[in-house]
Amino acid sequence: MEAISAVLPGLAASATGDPGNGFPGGMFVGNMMASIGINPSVLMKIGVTLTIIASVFGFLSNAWEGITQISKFFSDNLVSSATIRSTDEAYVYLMKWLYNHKISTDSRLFGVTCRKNQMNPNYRQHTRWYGQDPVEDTETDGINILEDDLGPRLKYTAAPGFYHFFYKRRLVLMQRKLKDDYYGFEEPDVDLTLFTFGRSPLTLRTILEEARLEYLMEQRSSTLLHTVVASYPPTWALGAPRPSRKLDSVIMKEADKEKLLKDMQDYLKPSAKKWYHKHGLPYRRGYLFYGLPGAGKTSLTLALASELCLPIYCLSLVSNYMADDVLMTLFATLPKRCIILLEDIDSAGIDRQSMSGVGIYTAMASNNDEDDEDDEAEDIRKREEKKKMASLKQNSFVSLSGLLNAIDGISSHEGRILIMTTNYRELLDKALIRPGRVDMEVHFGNADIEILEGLFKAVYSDEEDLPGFVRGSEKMTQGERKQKHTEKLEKLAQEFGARVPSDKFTPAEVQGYLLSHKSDPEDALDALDDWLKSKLNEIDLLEQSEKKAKERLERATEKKIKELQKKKRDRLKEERKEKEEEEKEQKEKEEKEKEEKEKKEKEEKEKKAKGEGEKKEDAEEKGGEKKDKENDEKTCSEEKSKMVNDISEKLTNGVTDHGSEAPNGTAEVAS
Ligand SMILES: Nc1ncnc2c1ncn2[C@@H]1O[C@H](COP(=O)(O)OP(=O)(O)OP(=O)(O)O)[C@@H](O)[C@H]1O
Repeated sequence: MEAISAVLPGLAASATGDPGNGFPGGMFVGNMMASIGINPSVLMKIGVTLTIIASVFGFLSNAWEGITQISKFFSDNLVSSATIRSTDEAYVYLMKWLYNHKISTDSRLFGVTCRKNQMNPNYRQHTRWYGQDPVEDTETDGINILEDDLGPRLKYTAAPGFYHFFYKRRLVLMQRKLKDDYYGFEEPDVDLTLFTFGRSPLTLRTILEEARLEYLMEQRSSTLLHTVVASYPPTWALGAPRPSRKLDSVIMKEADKEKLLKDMQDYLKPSAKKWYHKHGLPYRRGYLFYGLPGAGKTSLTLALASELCLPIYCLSLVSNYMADDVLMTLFATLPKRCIILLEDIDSAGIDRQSMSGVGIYTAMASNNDEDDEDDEAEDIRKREEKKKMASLKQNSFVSLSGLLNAIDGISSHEGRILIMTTNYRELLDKALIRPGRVDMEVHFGNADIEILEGLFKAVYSDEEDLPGFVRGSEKMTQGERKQKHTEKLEKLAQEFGARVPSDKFTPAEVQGYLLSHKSDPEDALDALDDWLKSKLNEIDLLEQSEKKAKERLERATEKKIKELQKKKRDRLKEERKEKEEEEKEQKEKEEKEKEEKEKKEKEEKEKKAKGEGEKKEDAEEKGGEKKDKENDEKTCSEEKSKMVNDISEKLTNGVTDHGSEAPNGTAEVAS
């Protein structure tokens, strides 16, 4: 209080009830406060407390700044760190490493998931929302290793926060942080940062390299499958690794398989790239797998990817987010060596005519045939067939030119293997499958005898799955057992191949049947007749209904052809009639014109003739006059000369008339 009194003597004096000793006006303020019921000493205490608090805060904030500076100095100079973003594949390596080393599960902070299959992009998004990681938890064919009889078990993984663990006796700190610039309508990114003490990044590098190697080595026994996540923009996302599929497990003509594998191996040789470039060729290779559904196109792709240790990037053109620019970006972000799989390429409905990107089939289905006057029966048949297909197809926002650009445009990556699959090769545009885009085609059909036997042997190849198959095997060595197993299996496979009609069933159908007897090959042969009977019956019914549908289609097509032909005939008839009428009119017109001309000519002739006659008459008249005149003149001159003669005679003879004297008489004649 003394200290306060020293600072504010007036107020202090008033607080102590000594109004006379304060600062000027202090007593007045004290009295005022007292008059409105405020105790100045209480106010004083509050003021003092606030001052102390403010001083403490000021001190602390300075101290915090100091700590921040120290920690910055510390982290800049004494700590190494590595940050990995969840969009990077390295993030998956690290999370897998953490999971394998049980680091995240020991933590106090954990997230919970009962994820079964992270292949589903929506699921990935969902789990990431809660800070979960794409840690693989599937074993074979999507069977969850953490599943019990009731369903998937819970699994614990690290949630966002700070963790620590020891790696080779060194303390490593780990921070998992959701990115700040997350607006809620997109998938949140996670930054994962590792710290170690000391300036050397060696420990962190070792961890990351170990994680990468561990992951990739593990993946050697599986196939990495990337699919497109419908994020904005759509990007590639690594799905749950698929167990490797052995090439032997795909049953097809051995020669075809070997040829294909060799072609791919040659292409992937390091020297191949140079060769392509030396010859001015883009370093790309494309394959078309076409044929019946369930004949092994996808299986072969998976097996080839396992054999060649290549990741698969699987793309469907039929999705509402897929468009030309998206496709281009996805192709441009492919790694250097991979298989890009375009499945069911026909289902996108891409055709030359759909350059706009709208499905050709829909366009064709709505096409008005009234306008189409092409009476080529074959063309119509093809169109009808395509129209029938249209009902099965979906629209695609990808245009043919967009697809072609993505496949081999300038921005398209070199070094990749493109595999396109289709069930309807005949519906594909020729530009899409021309050499250079598709370098090799492989046909997949129904199972022939070779495939039937192969499928049988493949299903029952492992003698451990069939304990009682070789009789008396208990007394045999493993080698003997194996040999007996192979011999017996070979025989049964031949019998199976001989009994099942060739080219009637797809490999998938045959495999399906064999799997329903997977523990007993002999049983499979015993029940074969029944299966064949029901299956052939099914096929018969199907064929019949297909035949009927085909006949209906043919009848409709014939009808349409006839209608169009009749239409054309009628039109031709009409045209001919019109032409004839035109010709007739023309003829009449010409005749009329001719007549008129003739008439005119005649008239002219007549006129001319008439004119000439008149002229002649005139001339004649003129000639007569002239003659008359000449005659007159002649007569006159004759008379004149006669008179002259008479007069000269008279003069000569001296005979004169009384009444007329010679000069007068001469004068008269002359007049
Ligand atoms: N040639 C084959 N060898 C071994 N298994 C096969 C063969 N063909 C089909 N299968 C089996 O049949 C199933 C379907 O095969 P797959 O998916 O490879 O056929 P697909 O031709 O790609 O069919 P779709 O055209 O419908 O995609 C798989 O389980 C596969 O193991």
